[in-house]
Amino acid sequence: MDIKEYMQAVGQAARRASRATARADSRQKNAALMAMADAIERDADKLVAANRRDLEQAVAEGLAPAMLDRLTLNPQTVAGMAEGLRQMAALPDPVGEMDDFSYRPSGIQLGKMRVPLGVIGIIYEARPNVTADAAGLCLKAGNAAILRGGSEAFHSNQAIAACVAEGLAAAGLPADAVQVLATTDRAAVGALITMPEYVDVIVPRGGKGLIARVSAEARVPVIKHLDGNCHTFVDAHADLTMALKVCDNAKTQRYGTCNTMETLLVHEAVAAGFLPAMCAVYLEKGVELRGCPTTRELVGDARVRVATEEDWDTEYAAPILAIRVVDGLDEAIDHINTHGSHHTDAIITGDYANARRFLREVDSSSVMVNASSRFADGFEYGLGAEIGISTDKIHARGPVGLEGLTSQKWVVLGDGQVRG
Ligand SMILES: NC(=O)C1=CN([C@@H]2O[C@H](COP(=O)(O)OP(=O)(O)OC[C@H]3O[C@@H](n4cnc5c(N)ncnc54)[C@H](OP(=O)(O)O)[C@@H]3O)[C@@H](O)[C@H]2O)C=CC1
Ligand SMILES: N[C@@H](CCC(=O)OP(=O)(O)O)C(=O)O
Repeated sequence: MDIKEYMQAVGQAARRASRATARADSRQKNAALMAMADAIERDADKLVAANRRDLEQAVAEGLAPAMLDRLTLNPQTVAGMAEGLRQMAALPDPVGEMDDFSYRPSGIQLGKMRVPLGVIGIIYEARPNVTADAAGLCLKAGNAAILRGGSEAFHSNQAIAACVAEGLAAAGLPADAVQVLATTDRAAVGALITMPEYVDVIVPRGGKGLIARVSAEARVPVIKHLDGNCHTFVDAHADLTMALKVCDNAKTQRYGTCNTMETLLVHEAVAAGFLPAMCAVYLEKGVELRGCPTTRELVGDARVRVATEEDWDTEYAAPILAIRVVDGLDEAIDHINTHGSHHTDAIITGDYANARRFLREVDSSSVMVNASSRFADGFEYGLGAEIGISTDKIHARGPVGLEGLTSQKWVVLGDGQVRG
């Protein structure tokens, strides 16, 4: 396959289809979403079989358990994809919403209308449910989508793509409204991010390698969905029973997700009373611990390894946790803003002033008080689903749902007014 030619064709087709998706009314888009869900449910066995091919190869290639976890489809996760699409159909359609209308002294009436972005290119990890979520959200927001999932999920994604295409056809929408790339060649990513004539925005969901390439080469506006090096800071004024529960959840509820805690920071005033019990929980669950000298001394367990400078900058996406004792809120905030990835960070505290300072001064897309970083998620935030978690500051920040996939244009209503 000539990748350049192929991508030109994909881009042109997406641009054409985006006119139909922008025009489609809620009923037509919802009908497509419901038909996609029906096809996914009907083809559950096929999807699981395609996924098994991916899993067999991934196991042979030694993919880490947390990565296998997010690659895996089973009857429950397939049902979850279908349910997600049905929930999207039930969401209010943002396209065409008009608000902020007011009259100007000239007599014109001025307001804003919500409109699709156009063609959205999404590059994402080997997590097949993202294919259904991204297809559904882009369509509901009136966009055409070009999807490039992780190569380990290739067969799963092609099987899901067939269900998506069936749903589009059932509602009379063009098949090219959602195109899942039929190649794992990374040259296709290079082409996708350099076609401003066909693609309006790129969403790269992934780690540092992807982002280095996108930052160096993209000629299309980008909404970065980057790595999650997330922290929890247990303050001197924390309820330590609460801290134990929240920190356990933030690390161990799911190891491979971007909102999982990677570094635990503990105020020196409570470190002796908190860390031995907390570390016992982690060690019991098989989490490898890497601590600063104070942590190691307080815990007194040889299984706590020495943390290096590199650990503070690492997103493990695995059962590994770095732990550092800090001398107060300032040092905790400095650590997070220096080593974090501006994704999601939390403080556990009963001190109102410290909570407010943390919220204002930590430069991340979600900042939390007394809650697990695992909540940073479009569904948990009430957006219905998510394209991912934007670590960018412009256009959309944090979990991105339908609104983040649209923009607003000005609307002027007159009765023949002219400018004097
Ligand atoms: N903020 C968010 O919403 C999310 C962030 N993430 C982050 O993603 C990372 C984990 O996923 P992981 O699978 O390791 O991510 P990767 O960055 O390795 O892969 C993600 C996607 O990017 C592609 N890719 C990676 N490097 C390049 C390149 N140089 N050129 C072209 N394409 C490239 C991959 O393709 P290929 O298959 O060919 O490798 C894959 O499709 C973590 O850092 C996690 O936090 C994950 C999900 C959501
Ligand atoms: N927001 C989602 C996680 C998104 C995400 O992290 O994706 P991934 O890194 O592929 O597991 C959740 O909370 O489950």
